[in-house]
Amino acid sequence: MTLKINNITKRFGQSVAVDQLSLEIPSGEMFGMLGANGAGKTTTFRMMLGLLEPTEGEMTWKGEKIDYSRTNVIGYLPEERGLYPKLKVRDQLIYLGRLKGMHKKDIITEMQMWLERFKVTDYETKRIEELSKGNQQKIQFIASVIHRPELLILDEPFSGLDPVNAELLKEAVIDLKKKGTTIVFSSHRMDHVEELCEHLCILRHGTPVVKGELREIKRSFRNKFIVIEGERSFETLKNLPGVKKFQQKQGGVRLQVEDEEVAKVIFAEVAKSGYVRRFEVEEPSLQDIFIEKVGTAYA
Ligand SMILES: Nc1ncnc2c1ncn2[C@@H]1O[C@H](COP(=O)(O)OP(=O)(O)OP(=O)(O)O)[C@@H](O)[C@H]1O
Repeated sequence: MTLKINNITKRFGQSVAVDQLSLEIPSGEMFGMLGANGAGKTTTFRMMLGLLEPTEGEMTWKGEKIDYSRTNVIGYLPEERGLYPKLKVRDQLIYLGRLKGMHKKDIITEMQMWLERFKVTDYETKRIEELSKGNQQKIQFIASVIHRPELLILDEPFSGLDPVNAELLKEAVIDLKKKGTTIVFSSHRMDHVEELCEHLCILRHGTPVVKGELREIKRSFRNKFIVIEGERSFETLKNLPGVKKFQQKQGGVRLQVEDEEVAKVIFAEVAKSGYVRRFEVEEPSLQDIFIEKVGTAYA
């Protein structure tokens, strides 16, 4: 285990932003940090970076307490983008790379590799303010990885990117992981988290309500979602005991039930009234799990 978060609490005055959080993030893993707005993700990241001091508890990276002097091994893409609008892309990246202790020659080599990869080589001599929001985002990402950090923290990396660029960034992140980088990222896009992470944590009011391996988490929610399709109304199922949610969908309904026993009763009930095109107990999506645990619908 490389990143260890040990019973961390962060208070701002009377309010608790992070509440006794413990996590272990294995080396070379991609870890998803989820939670509603204000759940404590950014505060946790800032403590990981040594930018904020926990009120209680500590975090260690490879067995050593994290402090700001160790940030050369850490890369950070902040949620509030922090580039200097008037600086040219090249000067900006050289400046930030120098702060990480790199030689100018190496910065330029890395920068050109990344600009090419993101299909923005023309922007090297443009000022940041001349770039679209999505392209600024790519430059900010390059700034966070230019020094080849061991631990990469990405706060909402996909926000503001169109689908093609989100895909480019996703591939870049997967490649970095393959090369051994430990990556922690937050996202409100459940599909991205589902695609990229083996482990994750869902925070609610600074406390994890779900944490662990994605596969295991999904397993523990199994047998709870049923899709039924057919040319008739399924309204009567709505009031059966154990049905927690009833949603109309294209060609049928999707139900959330308490457990597999309820699923069996529903199956018998549906079969009584004749033919259906589809009856399936579905694996829950991360979106389903998030909504159940956090109680807020997400886009
Ligand atoms: N510097 C600060 N001073 C006071 N309160 C703060 C400070 N930073 C964060 N908070 C509070 O801590 C809580 C957690 O905020 P945080 O930014 O960590 O949430 P988040 O999960 O990153 O949310 P979002 O998804 O909206 O980015 C919020 O209630 C916020 O108002």
